[in-house]
Amino acid sequence: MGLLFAKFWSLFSSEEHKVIIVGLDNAGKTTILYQFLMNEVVHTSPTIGSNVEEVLWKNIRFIMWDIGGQESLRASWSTYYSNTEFVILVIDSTDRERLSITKEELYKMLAFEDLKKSFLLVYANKQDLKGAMTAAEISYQLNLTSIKEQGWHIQGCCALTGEGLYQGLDWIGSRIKR
Ligand SMILES: Nc1nc2c(ncn2[C@@H]2O[C@H](COP(=O)(O)OP(=O)(O)OP(=O)(O)O)[C@@H](O)[C@H]2O)c(=O)[nH]1
Ligand SMILES: [Mg+2]
Repeated sequence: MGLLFAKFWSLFSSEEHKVIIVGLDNAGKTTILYQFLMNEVVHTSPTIGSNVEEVLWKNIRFIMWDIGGQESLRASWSTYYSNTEFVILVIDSTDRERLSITKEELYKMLAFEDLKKSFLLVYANKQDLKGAMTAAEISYQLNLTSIKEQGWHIQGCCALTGEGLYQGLDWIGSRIKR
């Protein structure tokens, strides 16, 4: 009965949690968003602007913004920051060459006042591919332990199979005060 009520309540509850999904182009952001929405791999093309979807997970209502990661679009990421509770940073774990660019973008982003109280979830995506860096390696390269203001977590995943994605969402769920 309690569970049923919670489910019922969540349908009408207005509490929404804003999530932004950022990362370089080709990281897998749009693939992840639609895995969350439909449990399916959709055919994607590079995102121009953003996609926004409402995702319900364990009675938590998320508004997820998937933002295009191409270089020319990165300057506009900051227009999405206000009221963001969770930042999901998606990384193509095979893209060693551009990890330093991701790192630059990450620290630029974390310096924004609007994100000082946000939580950061890093997805080390494309773990299915040969030569993928591990989550530990990416964590080290990004120097995540130096992040003191925001709570953070890193999770290896594969957006094509969904492996690891829900562990990441579980971490996000655990940060929500209820
Ligand atoms: N092998 C593999 N391919 C993936 C994975 N996740 C995404 N891809 C592929 O990577 C490509 C880019 O995925 P998108 O989701 O469009 O990337 P994006 O981060 O939204 O890119 P932009 O919109 O340009 O910022 C697509 O061909 C996906 O099928 C994964 O875990 N493993
Ligand atoms: Mg996209």
